[in-house]
Amino acid sequence: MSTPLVSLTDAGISYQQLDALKSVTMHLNQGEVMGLFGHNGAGKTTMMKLILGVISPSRGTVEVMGMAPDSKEAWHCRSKVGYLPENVSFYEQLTGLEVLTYFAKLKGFNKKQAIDLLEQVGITHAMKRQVKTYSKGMRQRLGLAQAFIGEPKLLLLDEPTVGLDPIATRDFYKTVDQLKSNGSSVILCSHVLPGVEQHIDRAMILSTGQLLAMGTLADLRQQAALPVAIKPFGLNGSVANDSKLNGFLTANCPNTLLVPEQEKMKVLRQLISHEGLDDLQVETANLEQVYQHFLSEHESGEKK
Ligand SMILES: Nc1ncnc2c1ncn2[C@@H]1O[C@H](COP(=O)(O)OP(=O)(O)OP(=O)(O)O)[C@@H](O)[C@H]1O
Repeated sequence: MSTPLVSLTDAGISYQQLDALKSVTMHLNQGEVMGLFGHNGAGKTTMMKLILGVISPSRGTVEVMGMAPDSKEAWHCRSKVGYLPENVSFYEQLTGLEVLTYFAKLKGFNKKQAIDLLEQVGITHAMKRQVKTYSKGMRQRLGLAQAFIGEPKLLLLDEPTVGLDPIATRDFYKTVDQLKSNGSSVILCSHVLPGVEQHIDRAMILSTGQLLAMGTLADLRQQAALPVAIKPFGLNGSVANDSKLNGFLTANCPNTLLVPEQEKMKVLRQLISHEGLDDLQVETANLEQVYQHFLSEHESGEKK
């Protein structure tokens, strides 16, 4: 197996009494997209800053492209890393093109690439206007263009879709998919969970600096043991009279069976054997439900 692009081994950081990040171990492979999720103050930005080498771990180790990112030797790797901070801010007096050309040149790229990226994020029409005249979404697009300079090997994106309209959000995810297929690795942190799951390979869930869960959505669903919701149509109450099925009905959702994953096929076969079945809707837990599960499990554990 190839060496991971990013490795955190028992990495943590404390500020006085506060453990902003406890003891996190994670490896990010080349071409992998990791979603990083957690409530406000969970430690997401802190983890990104550790990977960037902007701050150093109080304990454990962080390696990026085989080096400690806060070391002197890591300087030449920095041009291979793209970062979108949570709150983008630019030189307000410069035009969008001037800002992006400046950042492109810092990374060793030229104005042509800046122009292409502005087109890619859909702000060519405004590139000769001062940034101070940009809307929030336009600033965010400029921030993304800045992060995409040089097709980085590693992209760290803190709340990338904040302020983007639906078309820009769709285009953003297209770019992420494309960068991934070209071998880039991405860590994407977001509070907006719907729409993210089809673009990430794995998810990490953090709470108060602690890693609660990490894995593919299928792994997390399995760990969480969340039921599959099966909604049959056309049976007119016969499920309630079927002793093999009625145990899966709940008072909260009278027309939906909540079935453990391992019993799903058995229940589906039983439903299909019923005459009159018109249709079936089968829903597995989505990222939002998985996220809620781990957080409430953690919160109830803390209260005990
Ligand atoms: N320089 C610092 N000094 C003291 N505490 C800090 C510092 N930086 C971060 N923290 C604390 O560390 C914790 C994690 O902060 P962090 O910014 O990583 O959270 P986050 O998950 O990115 O939150 P949000 O979703 O609100 O952006 C918070 O409690 C924050 O107050």
